[in-house]
Amino acid sequence: MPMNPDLEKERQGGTFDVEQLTHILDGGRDKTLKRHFLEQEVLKDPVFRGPDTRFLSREELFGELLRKHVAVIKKTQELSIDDINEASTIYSAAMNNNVGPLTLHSVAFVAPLDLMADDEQKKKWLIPAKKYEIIGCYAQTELGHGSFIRGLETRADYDVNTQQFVLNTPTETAIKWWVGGCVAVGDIGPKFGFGGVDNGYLCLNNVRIPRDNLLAKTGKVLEDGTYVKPENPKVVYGSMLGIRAALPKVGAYNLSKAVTIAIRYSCVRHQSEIKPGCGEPQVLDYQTQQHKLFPLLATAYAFHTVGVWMLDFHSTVMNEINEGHYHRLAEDHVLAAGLKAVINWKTHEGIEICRFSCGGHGYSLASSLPVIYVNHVANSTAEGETVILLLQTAVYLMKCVIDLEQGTPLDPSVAYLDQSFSKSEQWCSDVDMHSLLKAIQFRSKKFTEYVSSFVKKELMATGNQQLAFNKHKVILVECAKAHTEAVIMNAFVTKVDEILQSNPSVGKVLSLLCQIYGVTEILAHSGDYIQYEYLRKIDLDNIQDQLFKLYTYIRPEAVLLVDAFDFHDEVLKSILGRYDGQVYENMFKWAKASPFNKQDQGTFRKYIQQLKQAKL
Ligand SMILES: CCCCCCCCCCCCCCC/C=C/C(=O)SCCNC(=O)CCNC(=O)[C@H](O)C(C)(C)COP(=O)(O)OP(=O)(O)OC[C@H]1O[C@@H](n2cnc3c(N)ncnc32)[C@H](O)[C@@H]1OP(=O)(O)O
Ligand SMILES: Cc1cc2nc3c(=O)[nH]c(=O)nc-3n(C[C@H](O)[C@H](O)[C@H](O)COP(=O)(O)OP(=O)(O)OC[C@H]3O[C@@H](n4cnc5c(N)ncnc54)[C@H](O)[C@@H]3O)c2cc1C
Repeated sequence: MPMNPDLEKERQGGTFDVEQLTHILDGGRDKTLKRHFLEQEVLKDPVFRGPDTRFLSREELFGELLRKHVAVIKKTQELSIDDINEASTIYSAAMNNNVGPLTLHSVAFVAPLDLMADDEQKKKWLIPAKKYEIIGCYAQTELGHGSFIRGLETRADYDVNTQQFVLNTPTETAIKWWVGGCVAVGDIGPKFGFGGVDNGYLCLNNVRIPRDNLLAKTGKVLEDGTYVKPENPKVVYGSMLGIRAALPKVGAYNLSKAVTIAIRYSCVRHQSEIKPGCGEPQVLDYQTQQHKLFPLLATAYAFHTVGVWMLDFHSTVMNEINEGHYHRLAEDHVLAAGLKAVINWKTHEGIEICRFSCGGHGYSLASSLPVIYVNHVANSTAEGETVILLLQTAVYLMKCVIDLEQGTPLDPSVAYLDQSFSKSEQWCSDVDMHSLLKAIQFRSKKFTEYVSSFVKKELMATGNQQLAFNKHKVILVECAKAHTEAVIMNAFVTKVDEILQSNPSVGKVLSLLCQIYGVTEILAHSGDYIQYEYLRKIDLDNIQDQLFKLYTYIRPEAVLLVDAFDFHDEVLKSILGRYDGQVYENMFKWAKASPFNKQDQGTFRKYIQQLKQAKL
């Protein structure tokens, strides 16, 4: 199909090599080539062809995705893939923006076995689980409790005579609920999204399991019922750490899809007039459209950068824990908590903005933006609700303030809290990314000190930490967000500095995005910078001018920057986001193919007849 002339023109501009940026995003040219190979292994294999999942009912969707997910597993085994990124490539190429039915087995059942099973148990369960010879799920949440784990009601009573645990969900609120990939007991019914996953309920009534079913690498129960505590009790929470550490990159992936669709479509879509008589401009030439999409484009790159960094950090910490070193578990937990919370929340807001920026066609499943949205938005609740996780980060920051007062060294990711920040020089309208980073770190430091002073005062008054925290939860959450933004901006600046050395032209365009991310973050909290007397009104006016100027620099690069995400059309599955920009013809073809247009609308005639017969 010929290339849409608008997109063809967009691709003649630009100042950097798109392919080199794709290689950087993938982690090197070889990884890009391997990703292309794996995608083709799926896209050319007829077993992965099937009905357009956007036209399917919940039951049909589940069946089709289960069929495909089994094919994904076979393909992954056939190609002897064990790298999680490569496995995810095969999975994403097949799932058409859905979450597959066996995802929880991979991300929530295998991980705890890896982390908490002893060698014997690994042989018995982990090896067959990795081969899908046993399929598992993660049944923690109950009808009455999800966030408050210490409030869970399920019982496991030890029967010393039979060396068994007797499992019971003694009350209705104890029924296990939301259990992804939970088979045989029951599905909790239709949901907002996640149609490909059978989130189930599980009632336990005197279910007996052998003593050695308790994963024993961390804690164990001896034959006489004595409980041997794990060296570090918090490691039992570790099974929730893996998914949280991965979800920032999942957020980046989903936001990258949404901005690819919105930016390509905004170049194809012509609407209204700027200069009368000069034809309808591309909607991406409107400053308001740029103001919607360019900060999100910058955010997608920022989130990808910090998502890769978080996964590396987490894997290092897990290796340390496997060797018995727990000193970085707390930092890993609060980084994963903060990044998972902030990134997934801003991602679902961003996907919605992308959908709105495509007008009516964004509301059609032909765009796939609604599919990406309803499947992504769960990530702000699942695996730790947003506020719950931000509070974890906030409590850690309050401890950092005490550590600072006591001269205890801080973890590297919060070292900036010990730095002194002088009020910024007068800013003009081309503030560099390092100055923007300093400002964002300054705000986080000041906010942490400010919140800590309130919590301390409350603690003095009540002597109760939970009460003190509960009275200031709103500003504690804001404090955790401010810190997390400092972590994101630091990762982005660090990566862009590195790329400026290795590939100056790519680095330059990414530094523009980094400035857009930083300026947008500062303008979103401009009042704090005035209140803390770090910036003046003139500074804020200047960076507002800078932002609009940055948009003009990014405009000619925008399509190339989303091309660099390198989504194959069959993976993106969006008519608005097609690489060739042939939207209208394919929208019409897709609509005509809808089963709704094929069904004999007998019902229509039947009921309208009634109206006529009723002689209204
Ligand atoms: C081939 C594969 C392809 C895959 C493709 C990828 C596609 C992916 C698509 C998306 C998939 C997403 C799937 C989602 C599935 C969802 C699953 C679930 O939802 S499972 C259930 C999740 N539930 C939760 O997260 C519950 C949240 N609540 C808690 O974690 C706890 O209740 C709490 C931490 C909020 C409170 O704990 P509590 O003990 O009550 O009190 P404290 O806050 O004092 O914590 C005690 C202590 O522990 C430390 N801590 C807490 N959590 C952790 C942790 N996780 N790791 C390490 N340490 C932890 C905390 O800091 C405290 O420390 P202290 O020093 O004492 O202060
Ligand atoms: C798509 C999806 C898949 C899931 N898959 C699984 C799975 O496979 N296995 C599993 O075990 N679970 C699963 N879950 C459940 C998930 O882990 C819980 O929904 C999540 O932990 C939130 O708990 P909750 O639903 O009890 O919400 P609640 O904790 O009841 O939250 C309700 C509100 O109360 C607020 N709140 C609660 N506690 C506090 C507090 N201390 N301070 C301030 N505010 C508070 C929250 O911020 C929120 O606004 C899944 C959920 C979803 C949506």
